[in-house]
Amino acid sequence: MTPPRVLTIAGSDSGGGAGLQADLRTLFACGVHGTTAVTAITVQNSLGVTGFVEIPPEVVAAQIVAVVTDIGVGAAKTGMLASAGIIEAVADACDQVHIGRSGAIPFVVDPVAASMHGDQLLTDQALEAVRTLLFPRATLVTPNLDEVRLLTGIDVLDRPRQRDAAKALFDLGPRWVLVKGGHMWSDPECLDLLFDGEDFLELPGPRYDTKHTHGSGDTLASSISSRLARGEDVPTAVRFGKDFVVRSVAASYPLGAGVGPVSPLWRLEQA
Ligand SMILES: Nc1ncnc2c1ncn2[C@@H]1O[C@H](COP(=O)(O)OP(=O)(O)O)[C@@H](O)[C@H]1O
Ligand SMILES: Cc1ncc(COP(=O)(O)O)c(N)n1
Repeated sequence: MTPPRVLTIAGSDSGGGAGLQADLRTLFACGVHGTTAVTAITVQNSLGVTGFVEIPPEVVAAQIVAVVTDIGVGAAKTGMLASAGIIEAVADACDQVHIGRSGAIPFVVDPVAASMHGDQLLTDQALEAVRTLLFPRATLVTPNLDEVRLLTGIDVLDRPRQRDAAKALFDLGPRWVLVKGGHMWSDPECLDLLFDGEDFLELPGPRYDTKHTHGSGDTLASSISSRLARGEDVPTAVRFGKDFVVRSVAASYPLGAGVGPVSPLWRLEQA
């Protein structure tokens, strides 16, 4: 039987820890078929990103239309989008194939702006395109606290500010906001906060004492997307994703001389 399909619109991480490699590993472990629209090829290892080339915007758009019109899609997610030109092309292609709020297909926007080493993965000019073109189309946005600061100017250091940030992000137009708490270093629970414009859902978890968390954001957004593709509602899918990423962090491993990846494959090892 054909499994549900999830499209990831993301960059390649040559080190295999984050980006579309992390997405595909997660989607595989979650039992869905992953398709890709590659946006950029990064030169990356466990020590950081030393460069990238962008895929031409029209080729990114063509990949989206080609896979969705033939293979179909139950949910789509974004990762690294690199430039305003690529974001514009993604927005147009998503409208064309009914991905996002105006269509029927759930759309998870992970507004990746930098790698965990601080290397820029999105131009400054592209932030405005994320705000105006992507957020209003998103079913769910999943920024980390650095991305929250870039997008809203709010510096989240505690839980009350995390709520303020969720409200400011909601005002940019997504249906749901998930403010991730991995970078709230004072919080021993890594609290992720889900907001629908009215109610907050707090998702606490353990904070593991490891530096090997490369790809955690991609793993979270992909595991959530795998459940949205099965028709689950957003809170149910987000609860699944939080549990999934926590277990993936617990299974992370050292790689190279720097930061190692989380491992979504814990799920297969348990099967
Ligand atoms: N050390 C950790 N232990 C457990 N969960 C973590 C840890 N670091 C991050 N997480 C979880 O991984 C997910 C991604 O976290 P975060 O670091 O905030 O985003 P990003 O990976 O995009 O920078 C969130 O659900 C967060 O709570
Ligand atoms: C191609 C690509 N996409 C996304 C990330 C972010 O992942 P992380 O925050 O773990 O560095 C990355 N480093 N590379």
